[in-house]
Amino acid sequence: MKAVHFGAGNIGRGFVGLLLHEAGYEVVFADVASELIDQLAAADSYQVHEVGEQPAVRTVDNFRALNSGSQEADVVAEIATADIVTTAVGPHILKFVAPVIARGIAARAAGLPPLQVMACENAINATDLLRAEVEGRWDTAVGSLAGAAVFANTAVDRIVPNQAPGQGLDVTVETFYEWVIDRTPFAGHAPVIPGATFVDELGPYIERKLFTVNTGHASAAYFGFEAGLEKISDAMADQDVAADVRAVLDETKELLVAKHGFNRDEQEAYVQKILGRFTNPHLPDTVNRVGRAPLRKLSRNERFIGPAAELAERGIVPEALLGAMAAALRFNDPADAEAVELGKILAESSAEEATAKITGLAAEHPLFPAVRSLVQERQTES
Ligand SMILES: NC(=O)C1=CN([C@@H]2O[C@H](COP(=O)(O)OP(=O)(O)OC[C@H]3O[C@@H](n4cnc5c(N)ncnc54)[C@H](O)[C@@H]3O)[C@@H](O)[C@H]2O)C=CC1
Ligand SMILES: O=P(O)(O)OC[C@H]1O[C@](O)(CO)[C@@H](O)[C@@H]1O
Repeated sequence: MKAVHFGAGNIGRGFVGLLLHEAGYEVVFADVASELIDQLAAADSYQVHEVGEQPAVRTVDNFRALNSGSQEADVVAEIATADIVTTAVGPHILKFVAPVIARGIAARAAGLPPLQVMACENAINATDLLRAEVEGRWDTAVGSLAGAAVFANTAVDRIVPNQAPGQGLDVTVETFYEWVIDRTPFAGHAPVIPGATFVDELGPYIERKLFTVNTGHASAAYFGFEAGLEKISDAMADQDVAADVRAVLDETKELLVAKHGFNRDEQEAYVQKILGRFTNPHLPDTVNRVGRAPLRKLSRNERFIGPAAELAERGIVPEALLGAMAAALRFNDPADAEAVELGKILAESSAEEATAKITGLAAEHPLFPAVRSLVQERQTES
């Protein structure tokens, strides 16, 4: 069995690649980072260090590595004979990997089972985004895409910080992980991946994960950054930051319980578990990494505006989420391209225009005036 995995970064090596390896797949990593690919191609194995309660070390071997920029034809040939293609490149990069995936699918011999494609990104229905990009490049003369590939949405959850320099290919990760995959597109032929959970209705799981883990984590990052703290575990040790994060998760809990019918006690236990993960002192994670890409995180269907908009539509003012968004607007990390772009938008646009650009909210939306006030407040500070 063979899997081609795009993105040999933190999640690629420390989570998806590991689980595919443990499921018995030979993994072919495809990435555009030449140095990383050269290192992987020259290595026989690397280790995943799980830190926290019950630490463990897992070894990944039986992999190969290709540069998807300079060795595109080789990647196409690998996809043509693979069972699975996965990605962990970032949602905004999916459009760049789609053409090579489309070519790989088109090159598959007739009679092969459909390629199983799963995007493992922090975004709602990322695989649908990838499929749309592949469809846009599909040559219908080759045949039906639906007959050649199956696309399944997934939710991936494991905190994998940036790795310390000098650690080589080894990855330090938290012990917890959850990979939830929509079973329905596989029509009874879902892959066997022992570490993954297959469900019939993925939507509520994705939202629960994004609006709890990612909303909470990003809130800790932005409140922590505002408080001048560097590590996420230090941010969570600060009583004010911890209380602000908790208040945010109380609001998303209300939404998730009301919208999806999650049991209130089970959701509370989920929140507690996640808050515990954020405080893991063994994980060298920073507010800068977790707060990265603030424009993506403040976009319409993402972890802040997504739940806040739905609460506002239900007549609830999401005070705590608005507080987190105010902190996000102050995330002015000069090393983060999106934070720099955010600063430019705030400096060069009216409050009305900046609110629309940053959040994608329509001016008539009930949340719009509250966010515009935050934007205005931020603009008067600068
Ligand atoms: N790190 C984490 O804790 C988690 C991350 N995620 C999601 O996983 C995805 C990847 O995140 P990380 O692994 O943290 O990022 P990362 O930056 O460590 O890895 C991304 C990799 O994609 C590669 N890449 C960029 N453009 C490419 C292209 N055109 N073709 C092939 N490879 C390309 C990069 O060179 C890099 O090695 C993101 O969607 C993120 O939201 C999800 C859950 C947890
Ligand atoms: O690219 P993003 O959305 O910041 O993804 C990384 C986030 O995902 C998480 O792993 C949560 O699943 C956090 O570690 C981190 O904040």
